[in-house]
Amino acid sequence: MKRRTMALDHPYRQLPIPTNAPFELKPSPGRGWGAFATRRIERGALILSEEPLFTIRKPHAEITNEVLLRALQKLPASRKRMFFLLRDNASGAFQSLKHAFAENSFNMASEDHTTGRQLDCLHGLFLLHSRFNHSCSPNSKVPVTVTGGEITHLQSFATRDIAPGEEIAFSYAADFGCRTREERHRELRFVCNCDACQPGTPFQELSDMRRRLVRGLQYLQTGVDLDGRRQDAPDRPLIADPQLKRAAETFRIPLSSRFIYGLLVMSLLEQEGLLDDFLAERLSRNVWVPFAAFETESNVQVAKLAMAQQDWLGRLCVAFQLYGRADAADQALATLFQSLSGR
Ligand SMILES: C[S@@+](CC[C@H](N)C(=O)[O-])C[C@H]1O[C@@H](n2cnc3c(N)ncnc32)[C@H](O)[C@@H]1O
Repeated sequence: MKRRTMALDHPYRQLPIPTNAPFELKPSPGRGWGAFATRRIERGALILSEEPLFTIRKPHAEITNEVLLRALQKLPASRKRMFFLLRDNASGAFQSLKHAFAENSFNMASEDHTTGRQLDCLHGLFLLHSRFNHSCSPNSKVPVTVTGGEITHLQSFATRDIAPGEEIAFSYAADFGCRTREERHRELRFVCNCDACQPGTPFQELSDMRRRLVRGLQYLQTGVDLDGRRQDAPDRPLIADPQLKRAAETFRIPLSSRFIYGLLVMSLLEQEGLLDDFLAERLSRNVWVPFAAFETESNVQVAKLAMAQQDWLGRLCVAFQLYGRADAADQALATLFQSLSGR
């Protein structure tokens, strides 16, 4: 009874949820409060479009308590009051303004279209999007990458159909599809209790294996690890075969292998439940580019047959015939990649 009263009086009840929003805020066992669907939300549907309470145009390291205090002082009283409704995982007050901002802000920086480099440092405090919990098997996404222009709103979308009553959660990091449970928890600094994180379950073990494989495959495709560097961890190498690793780093991976690696990544992410429409659009380039580059006629025919299949696993199964086959475009492509990378 006491718990129920506490929930009814909770400051989060005063947060300004749009009237037509498909979610409500309420306690989420083991995760403070969270957002829960109040009706069925279809894959691809917009969940929330939100303006920041305020923004700070500085690198993260320079956002101090003083900087935040000055920003808050400029806010009208009603908006300032909103900020002080925030609680550390729905319970006590935050230790500092800095901590409150870190837990409730999103990077809003836009990117250069060609280099992918961030154009500026812009962080926004979002009262509602920050109430959504994290999941390593999410059902929604906040695609923050905007090329050119400035981001004025943060938007979240359903990445699969969400049932009424289901918690809506997105992944707090973009590269978790390539990270094992242990690596994810180290980065999150809390122990996530989603399906992919339940220790000792067959799904969790398989999930770790799939995500490690995806990371290795992306190394073979790009010649670098997630941090943009070559990996040198002899105790736990991503690519155990030194010759293969060297081939990746010098862009000598044959076209047929590139095509298969691209398809394998799509299939693994699909089986992991992570292949949402945003990710599929981005990663399918790693399939379509090798597909378009084949020059040897017999390879072109198999690749066409593969891509005519219904799903990624079907395409992969057909494409496997190409494994180990050379293509007339191999040498020219290696030279092109080498010159583009400067390696
Ligand atoms: C941005 S807040 C999310 C909303 C928060 N639960 C609240 O009540 O305000 C992030 C914090 O929520 C908790 N959290 C989020 N996702 C979680 C998860 N999957 N498992 C456990 N705790 C989680 C962690 O304490 C994390 O630091």
